[in-house]
Amino acid sequence: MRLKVLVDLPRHSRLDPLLDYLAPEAWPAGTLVRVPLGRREVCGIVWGPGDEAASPDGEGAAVALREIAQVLDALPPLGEAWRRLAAFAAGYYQRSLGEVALGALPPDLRELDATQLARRLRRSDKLDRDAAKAAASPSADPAVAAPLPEPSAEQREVLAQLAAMPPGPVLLFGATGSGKTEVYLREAARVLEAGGQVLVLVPEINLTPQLEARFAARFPGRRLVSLHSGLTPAQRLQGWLAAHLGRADLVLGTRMAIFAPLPRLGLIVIDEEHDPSYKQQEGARYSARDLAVWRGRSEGVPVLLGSATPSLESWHNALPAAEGGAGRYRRLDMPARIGGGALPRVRTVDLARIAAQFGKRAVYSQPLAPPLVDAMRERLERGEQSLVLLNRRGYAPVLHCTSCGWKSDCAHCSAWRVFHRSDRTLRCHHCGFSERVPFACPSCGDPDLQPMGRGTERLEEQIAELLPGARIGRIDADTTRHKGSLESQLAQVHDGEIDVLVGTQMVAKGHDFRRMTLVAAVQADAALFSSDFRAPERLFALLMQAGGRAGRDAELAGRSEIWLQTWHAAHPLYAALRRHDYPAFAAAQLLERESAAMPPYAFQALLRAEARSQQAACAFLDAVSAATLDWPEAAEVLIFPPVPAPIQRVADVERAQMLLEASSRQALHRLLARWQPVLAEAAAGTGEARILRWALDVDPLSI
Ligand SMILES: Nc1ncnc2c1ncn2[C@@H]1O[C@H](COP(=O)(O)OP(=O)(O)OP(=O)(O)O)[C@@H](O)[C@H]1O
Ligand SMILES: [Zn+2]
Repeated sequence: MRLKVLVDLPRHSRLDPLLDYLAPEAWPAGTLVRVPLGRREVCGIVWGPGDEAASPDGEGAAVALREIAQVLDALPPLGEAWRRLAAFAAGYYQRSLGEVALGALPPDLRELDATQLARRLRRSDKLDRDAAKAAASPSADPAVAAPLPEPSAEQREVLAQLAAMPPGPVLLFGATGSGKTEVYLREAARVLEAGGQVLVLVPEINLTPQLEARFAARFPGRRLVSLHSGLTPAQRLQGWLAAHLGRADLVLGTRMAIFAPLPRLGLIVIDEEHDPSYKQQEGARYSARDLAVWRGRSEGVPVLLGSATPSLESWHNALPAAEGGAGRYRRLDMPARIGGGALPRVRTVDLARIAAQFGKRAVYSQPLAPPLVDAMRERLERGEQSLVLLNRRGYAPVLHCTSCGWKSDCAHCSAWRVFHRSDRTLRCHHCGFSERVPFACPSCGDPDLQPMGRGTERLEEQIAELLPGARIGRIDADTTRHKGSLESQLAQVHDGEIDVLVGTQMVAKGHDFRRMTLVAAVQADAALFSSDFRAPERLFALLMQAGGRAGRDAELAGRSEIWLQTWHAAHPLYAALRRHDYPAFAAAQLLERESAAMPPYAFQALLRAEARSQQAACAFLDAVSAATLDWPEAAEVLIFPPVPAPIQRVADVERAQMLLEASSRQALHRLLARWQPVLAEAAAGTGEARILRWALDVDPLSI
């Protein structure tokens, strides 16, 4: 008989990834198999019965049907719900089903044959038995686990509401430190009790160990696995198998975990749902948050989205129709911090006033205004910590020549190379091109090369001058390159070995710094005037999150402060921030978005193209646009003219992009559904005009 088998074909193959194969019996859909494909043998998934009716002399009959080589039936088939999710994701994000479904399997699994799989499963059985034994051992007796905290009034109210609600997406809007995690734990307990599996997504791998520890401590008898890209392939396979076989009760992971097969799924939690890292930025550019909502609906399971600063999309979805929202999610609020701690006071340093008072040099040559330095010195004297945020690593973003004006541009990108003082290199953060800093200007020979602007390295150095005696630490992508270095640096902060921590946004998320009573953002203004319409939203979230690091100790909360240095002290974003008023900020932003017809009031897709020349990239986009314009499907879609990408050239490749916008998701998708052949055709130029790569990004986060 014939079976349809899903395989992962090369990207631009014109073949349907669902191929017919011969099989001696009707293996159920979702069964893993190995099939011959060309001269290789690859992993495939049985997707359903084959085309028995296909006439022997019809299309494709020229190729004799081949037989399924091996059936990996030691593994239970991937369930219907999982297959639906993969199919939806492929359709929605416009990728091939084979790529999405097979790409969602652990890479190691795709390589195994039936014998290896059987061996692997035996080993996995043993590991699972050991884990179960360890969980049941007296030292892990739930009776000796820490006593549960009594829920706060707000938590009680939220839990009661959740219990009374039909399953569906719920936005848990809770201030930083309001005890959202405790709500997740209680909801998880309820679901585990009823025999369900719980999926918890976090934005970053760095945050998984903390959360894992909390869940493990709360559910000592339960099997918990994590799924993220930091695992070895063997660990990833082991965790995936535990999820799929229904042995794992809790699955904790980053965005990739949204594709974990969970036969008893009972709850999905998305922590910090606003975080941009839920969106995959290559290949199938899916949003794990959006897929979670879809998966919850599809499987009739509640989805809990938590944040102190929800994405405007989620906020809009949770706003009742009567208030102009979409009314798709329920919303539950927890405005108060646990222990009644106050939220940190927000203080803006008006740089214009500082310049008038202390002179312009005080503003341009010093990273921190005098009142901020005083406030940090006070912390130092009291033995408290400060965090200074600057979203730019390196010593200075550009090095320049004082006599001829030469700047450290990258030979391969339309970008500056960043001056890194620690190893005296000029490094391009886009293509990686790196060279020793020249002794003299490459253009005129003058040895006086000067840094322009400031990155974290320089900030660290300048703070050391401003606060003599302070122990200063720095955490950014450069200091945490080696495995384990982030952990050890964070431990130093926790152990009080550091007085001032300088860092990029990677330190602003999730960490619980007990002695930190001051957070300062030294260059926040750029986001106010960015061409990226989401920049203010991200800035607000970053500052609230960072502020959430301060004063988590209720005792210290009273003197916790967020400091902002700005030239625009009266800006409404800062005004809302001073009041910790996310709803007001969101309302203002939504009003702007609505009048400009931008998301969440419009739906977008971005077509990116890469070619040897900008002209070729744009010609491709123009050709696609011209071929599409008179389609009925294009009537409700605005197709913008192609433009160079924000960073036009990276690693000698020119990049351009074209935006599509529609007022309804359906209208946009009707067009996209017909688009692929047009794209493939337009891309098939030759020579200079050949497109190197193109990619479609549905619901892009940055444009
Ligand atoms: N009901 C409670 N009683 C006592 N302590 C609690 C309670 N709920 C939470 N906590 C504690 O309060 C602190 C903050 O709670 P939690 O981490 O759950 O907040 P959160 O809203 O998830 O914070 P954030 O979003 O800032 O990470 C934690 O140390 C937690 O253990
Ligand atoms: Zn470069």
